[in-house]
Amino acid sequence: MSELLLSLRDLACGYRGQQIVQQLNLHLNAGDIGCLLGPSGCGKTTTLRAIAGFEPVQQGEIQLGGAVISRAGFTLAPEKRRIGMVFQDYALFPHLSVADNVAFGIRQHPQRERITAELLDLVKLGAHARRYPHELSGGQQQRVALARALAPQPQLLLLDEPFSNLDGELRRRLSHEVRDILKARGTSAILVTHDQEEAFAVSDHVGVFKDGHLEQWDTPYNLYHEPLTPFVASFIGQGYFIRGQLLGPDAVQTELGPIRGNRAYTWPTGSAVDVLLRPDDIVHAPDSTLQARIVGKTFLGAATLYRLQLPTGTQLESIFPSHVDHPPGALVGIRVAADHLVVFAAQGSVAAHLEFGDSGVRRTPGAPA
Ligand SMILES: Nc1ncnc2c1ncn2[C@@H]1O[C@H](COP(=O)(O)OP(=O)(O)OP(=O)(O)O)[C@@H](O)[C@H]1O
Repeated sequence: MSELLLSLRDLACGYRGQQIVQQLNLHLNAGDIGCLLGPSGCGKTTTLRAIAGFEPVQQGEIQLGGAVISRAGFTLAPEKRRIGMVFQDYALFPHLSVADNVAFGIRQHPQRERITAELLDLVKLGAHARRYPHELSGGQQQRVALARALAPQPQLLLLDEPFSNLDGELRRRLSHEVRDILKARGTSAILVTHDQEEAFAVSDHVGVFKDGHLEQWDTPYNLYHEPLTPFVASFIGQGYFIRGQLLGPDAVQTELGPIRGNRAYTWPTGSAVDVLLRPDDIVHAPDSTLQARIVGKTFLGAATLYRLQLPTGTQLESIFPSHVDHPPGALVGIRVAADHLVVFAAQGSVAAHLEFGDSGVRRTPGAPA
């Protein structure tokens, strides 16, 4: 059982009395990588700056390793927190060599040369120790920044959009590499990004933010398969909502027939609901009587994403293996293969008996936590 490293309790923070982030609660265990994910302006960087100690908190508190480092009226100075930072723009010292950049935070350390050499090897820049930042590529500069941040052995590393200045393939490769490096050293980290693919590739837990509120803090698997709010359901992954009617706690009648899942809902039978269907929930079934027309098609390589239209006009997406090739306009047989039933109260029909804050969702015992 890992121990708790970082906790944010009922946190509110912002600028000059204006609250940007409110009622934020999250916990990170030692050795874990967490991620703050959300659209632009939702408060991710503000939260990261509060954890780093660059911004005071307005309410609640932040604890690191069991000690309070921020609460209203008290902010432990950033340099007194054992927290390292990696920024989007690398922020290397241009007049220092790669090795001197990495050694910057451990100048007084008797072993600084050995530690610097080890870290440069770790980030695969051993051969570039004497170069200067402007002689390196963007990806190499970000590796130097990572080595520099790791040198003082921080308890926690904060990474603010660390890959967003890099493109495509390099971005993907470096994000995997950074995860491997952090895991190999057992370094705990919080990453800020607005890129879901990056969040999932790097993190153990991801927090989805909307307008300064954390909507869900969970594993990538649960965010995808068991989103707790319609916003998380639509922000994470692809999918369509179709209208349905509750047949019982764990079954919904829809135009695709009854759909059953592994969660129980507390709304009364007959309630109008919206059912989330992901592309992997709809599978190709040539003999099915359930037919849909292909209205869009995107070849993805190993698979093809089809946009389908039901006779009522409802649209869905479905992933078929790419050797199952159908032209746009064709009718195809489909079957629902969703074992995670994700349902939200249909707009305007929220059951009146629900307490405020109750999403109406109960996890079935035995379902992934
Ligand atoms: N120094 C500041 N003073 C006043 N308001 C600020 C300041 N910095 C950010 N804000 C505001 O706080 C809100 C949240 O900003 P924040 O940078 O935390 O968002 P973000 O989720 O990190 O977005 P992005 O992905 O675009 O960086 C925004 O409305 C922004 O305009």
